[in-house]
Amino acid sequence: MSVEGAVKSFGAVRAVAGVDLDIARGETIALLGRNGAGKSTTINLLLGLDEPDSGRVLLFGGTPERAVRSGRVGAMLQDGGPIRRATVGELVSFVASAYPRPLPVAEALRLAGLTELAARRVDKLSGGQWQRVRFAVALAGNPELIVLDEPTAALDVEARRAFWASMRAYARRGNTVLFSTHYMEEADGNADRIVVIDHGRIVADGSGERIKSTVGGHLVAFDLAGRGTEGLGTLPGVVSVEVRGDRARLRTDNSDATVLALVGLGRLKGLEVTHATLEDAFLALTQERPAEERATKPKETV
Ligand SMILES: Nc1ncnc2c1ncn2[C@@H]1O[C@H](COP(=O)(O)OP(=O)(O)OP(=O)(O)O)[C@@H](O)[C@H]1O
Repeated sequence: MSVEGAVKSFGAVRAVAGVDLDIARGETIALLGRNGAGKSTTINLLLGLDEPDSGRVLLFGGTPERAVRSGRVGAMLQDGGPIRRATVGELVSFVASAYPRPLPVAEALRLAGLTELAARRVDKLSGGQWQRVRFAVALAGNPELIVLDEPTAALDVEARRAFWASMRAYARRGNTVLFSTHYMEEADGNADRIVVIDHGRIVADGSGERIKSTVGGHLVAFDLAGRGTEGLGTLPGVVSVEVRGDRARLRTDNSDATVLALVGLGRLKGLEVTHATLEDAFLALTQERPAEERATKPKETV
């Protein structure tokens, strides 16, 4: 499964500005990016819901349309309102009947945590329950690849946990999962691989651990105590310097060397060393940069 050099513009907006993505069978991939980064557009291209202006998408050796029609690809997208009057069970059965090798309806309902709600009319569901119906609909054709655009957006903590347990069970059968999310911990906890999109381009692609370490594995913070930040950026290991109030926060890929250098400078007040989180890495990768810098900045290879 691959996206090669995909470009998609809407008028003056370059939503996808040259995306290359190879997806191996059985991988679980998280797509991270700020609002408007190009995640949904990439997903729409992958599913054949939109044509790229240039580049191409291959799913199972053919076009996305063919893969979707054959039931090899299932999707849970952001939009789509409930079909009134049908029950949950009827809706899932109806969708399953459109595919050549569907999942047994009871199994799709079980995986989505809907067994108890099978007889409930879909227009009587809560937002979170409807979200689970959309998951069951995506699973109904027994797809090998499932694509989920912000699948947990409306779910409470418990429902979210249950959703990821189901999704992982589905992935363990050897299926491929691609999902977009704004929740870093979901990406970190559920994906083998994280792809960060910014301004329509992939700016990082690797495991959560590797993305965190590439961007700078630790944060070293200390009190400036009224002194400036001069020279801090060139200390060993330091990747970036940020000031919050009277505290300096140094992102470093060698915290031992950074701390030793700070000791040498006598800058120890309130010293604290913590692991950078995926959120730190994400913010560092997607912070606002001038357009010309964006155009030339190479992709982080991790
Ligand atoms: N049909 C469209 N017509 C015009 N502009 C569009 C269209 N679809 C997307 N865009 C624009 O393309 C850019 C990328 O949008 P996209 O929906 O792919 O982002 P996203 O990463 O999914 O964002 P979000 O996290 O907010 O869902 C945005 O600037 C958006 O306004």
